[in-house]
Amino acid sequence: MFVLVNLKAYPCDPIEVATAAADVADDSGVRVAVAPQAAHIDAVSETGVETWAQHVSPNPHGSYTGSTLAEAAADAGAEGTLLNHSENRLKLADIDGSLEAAERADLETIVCANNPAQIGAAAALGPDAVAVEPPELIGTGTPVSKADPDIVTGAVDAAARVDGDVDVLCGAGISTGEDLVSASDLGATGVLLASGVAKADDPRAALEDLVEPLN
Ligand SMILES: O=C(CO)COP(=O)(O)O
Repeated sequence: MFVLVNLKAYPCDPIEVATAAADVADDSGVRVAVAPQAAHIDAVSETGVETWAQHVSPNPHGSYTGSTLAEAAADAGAEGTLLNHSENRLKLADIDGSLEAAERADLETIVCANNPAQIGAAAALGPDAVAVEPPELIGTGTPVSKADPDIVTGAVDAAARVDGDVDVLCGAGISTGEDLVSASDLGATGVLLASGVAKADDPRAALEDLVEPLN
């Protein structure tokens, strides 16, 4: 299972989370990555943890003030990027453009979507993976795998119908090892989570608990 921790714009210490995630990945053998704010990619990747961008722009080098260039994210140490998170929705043409930009910069890609129909559309654009995250469950602590398991199995089916090579992650309310096992049982190959780690009093303990059933 792939565990991707999205730090969003939470007021956590990205280096504390990244260091804990790197140690937990080393100790458990589970693939754990962290997606910090763009300005923290460099410092987070210095910890040795697999580092992802939260978004990259479709733009190439040029006069594009305020853009997050895929090449700049990669130069800073990012190995992949999320796209179209429900808190940063993109137009279809921009998802496509950002996927091209990510490919140019050799970044792995996950396109987020709300439901199985959108997952099918996202998979058709050719990302490495898609992630289904029902917005109404994000940040609630109620895991999608328990509250709406059909949305996960529906997403797995929708992606497989379009492209059997596209991995499917799920997210929203995931915080425990039990949630991770349920997600895997539903056919997801990874989870995307945020508040369960970024808002935890002890992010290291939260990460250890998460991967515990996989050891
Ligand atoms: O949006 C998410 C990850 O990208 C999920 O957020 P929570 O884990 O806080 O529900």
